[in-house]
Amino acid sequence: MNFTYLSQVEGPEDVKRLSFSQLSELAEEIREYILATVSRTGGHLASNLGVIELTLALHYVFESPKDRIIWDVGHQCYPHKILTGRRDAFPTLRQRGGISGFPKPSESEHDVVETGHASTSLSIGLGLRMGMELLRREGKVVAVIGDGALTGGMALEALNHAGHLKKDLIIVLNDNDMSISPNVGALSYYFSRLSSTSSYQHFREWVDGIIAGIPHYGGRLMDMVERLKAGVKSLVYEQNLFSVLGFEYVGPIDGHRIDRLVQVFQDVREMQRPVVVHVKTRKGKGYPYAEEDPTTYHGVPSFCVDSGEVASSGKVTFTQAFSQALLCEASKDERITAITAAMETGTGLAPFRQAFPDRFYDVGIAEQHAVALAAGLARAGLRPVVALYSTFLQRAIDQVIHDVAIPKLPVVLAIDRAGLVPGDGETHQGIFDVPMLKAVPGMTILMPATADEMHLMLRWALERGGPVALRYPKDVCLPPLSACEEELIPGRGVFLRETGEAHVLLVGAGGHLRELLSAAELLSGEGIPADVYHLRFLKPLDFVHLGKIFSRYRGVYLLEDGVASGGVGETILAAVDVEGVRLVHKGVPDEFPTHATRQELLADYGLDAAHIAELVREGVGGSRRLHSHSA
Ligand SMILES: Cc1ncc(C[n+]2csc(CCOP(=O)(O)OP(=O)(O)O)c2C)c(N)n1
Ligand SMILES: CC(=O)[C@@H](O)[C@H](O)COP(=O)(O)O
Ligand SMILES: [Mg+2]
Repeated sequence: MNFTYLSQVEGPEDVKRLSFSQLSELAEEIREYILATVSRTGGHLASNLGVIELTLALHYVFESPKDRIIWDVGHQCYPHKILTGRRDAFPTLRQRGGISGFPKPSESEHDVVETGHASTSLSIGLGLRMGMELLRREGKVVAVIGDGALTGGMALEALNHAGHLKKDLIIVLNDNDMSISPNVGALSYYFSRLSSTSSYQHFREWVDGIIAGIPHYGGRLMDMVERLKAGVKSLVYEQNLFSVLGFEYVGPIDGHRIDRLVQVFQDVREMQRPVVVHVKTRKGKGYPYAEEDPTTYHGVPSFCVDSGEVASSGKVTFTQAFSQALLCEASKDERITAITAAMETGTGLAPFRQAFPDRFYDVGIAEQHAVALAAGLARAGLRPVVALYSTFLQRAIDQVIHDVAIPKLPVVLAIDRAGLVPGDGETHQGIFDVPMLKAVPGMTILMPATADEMHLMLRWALERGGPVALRYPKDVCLPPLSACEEELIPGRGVFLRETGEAHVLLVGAGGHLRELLSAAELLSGEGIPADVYHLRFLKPLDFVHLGKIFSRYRGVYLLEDGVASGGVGETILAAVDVEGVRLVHKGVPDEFPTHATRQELLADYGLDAAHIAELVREGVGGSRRLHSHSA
């Protein structure tokens, strides 16, 4: 691709040399570059297309890295990466060994913090500001936060604190009326009202002009006039949520007008107090398919730029299986309600919303509230299902313990993206929920392997009456397996492969069993018959039953695509000791898995079929009880 201006931009200082019309052309070149790249690699398209002019204006006015620009969530950092030395590396976006789709200080001094979860920028920005002041460091702090991320409790806690402290913090509210789906809630409604008074800024400038035009008088008369001016200002301006909280408010500004943005940022740069700059942008800007349907193009796999057609394997994913099963159960039991924290499409709840709009709640980016809300609904006699990604459930562990588990409420946690997660990297791995949930008294944890088993387990969970977690990866379901249709017996699993002659048993659960089955196939072809056992339950576990099963083998391999430390293998190792049987445990070691495909990550940690088979081959002669993560 030939880019006139983009080819000249090696770093943010080059942006400052361009005229406004050149910057507009540069914006279009960046748009084309992002579109071409993301259509191939997959990634967060729509948000990035929407912030190109905003990013250019920020780098034009501020001096990164001395000025610290923090991107909330960080999924909209592509233009920033392209402008800060990663233009040529951009085609490696989200690929193993390539650049991350999120800010990463290890990649560039222009990336202030590692992010991926929403609503953290204001707290971190405020802390940074306070630290810089105490250490007398120069520079401004700018936090760019979307209207979706601003619905998160943490962001509101930080606004409360920052407004009170009156620190020199610049908040850029990037308001596009969208979270992943249309933004929801009273705040979202409030932002639309603020935006619809688009004359606010002009009116304000007009009033400023009139007030500035009042001549200065000396002595007491001056005091009176100044007080009058202040009174007029407060009447005109301060009827605004942000100003009530202690912020100067500027906006709404057209987020695609670079000249206007630059002018405003130059003004607020001189302020020494907390300020909110409200910028209106269009998600998906410049790519008609994404403008029309920003939800589909929020986080998108590879797609055809011309037709907009998105790649799909055509196979049933765990998310789809959950979605269909929930729909079916909900049609029979009107107590079933569904809650999402701004992940309606990702968690497969869109069909539920369409079918049962009165029983569906999108609470915004508010996982803690989602779980506590479910506790309230359950207390009222309903059967709430909270569908969350494993990584975002981390936010709500206290609510799971305090509000759901202690009172033993019938809340179902549908935990999607559990296990190793492709593409997004460290911040989005679903590898910590097992240790966290396993430790909670009364919690049941299930892992389906097939679509039918998903349905069976969901029905069982809804009937059970206590807290149940159903966890599954971002993957396609295993094909139908008759063992997975057997009745569920708490603590017990099923054999997916039982040869009657094997000395080796591979033990795992859920979607990861595909690797175990393939490994068994490989080994059998080499004359090492291996059986495969699907735990189904990660909690409770019937240790006596497991002991009896294990005693029939010489080597038992406990395999999981979550953290080994605190994983289910560790629990089994601690409770089951069978004379003469070699027990090996392998999971994700003590590190944060980076961005790569799920298959690459499984291979990295020795959890794919080839490595599992290799582990078994090496097995003879090792120590009897092995923790792979400590080995
Ligand atoms: C704690 C948490 N929950 C959910 C998400 C998933 N998520 C990523 S981006 C996003 C929407 C953010 O909306 P907004 O801040 O307005 O940014 P936009 O995509 O509109 O640019 C959501 C819900 C997340 N990253 N973190
Ligand atoms: C930025 C973010 O947190 C989400 O957009 C996340 O990347 C979605 O992941 P999926 O693409 O797996 O739904
Ligand atoms: Mg938004």
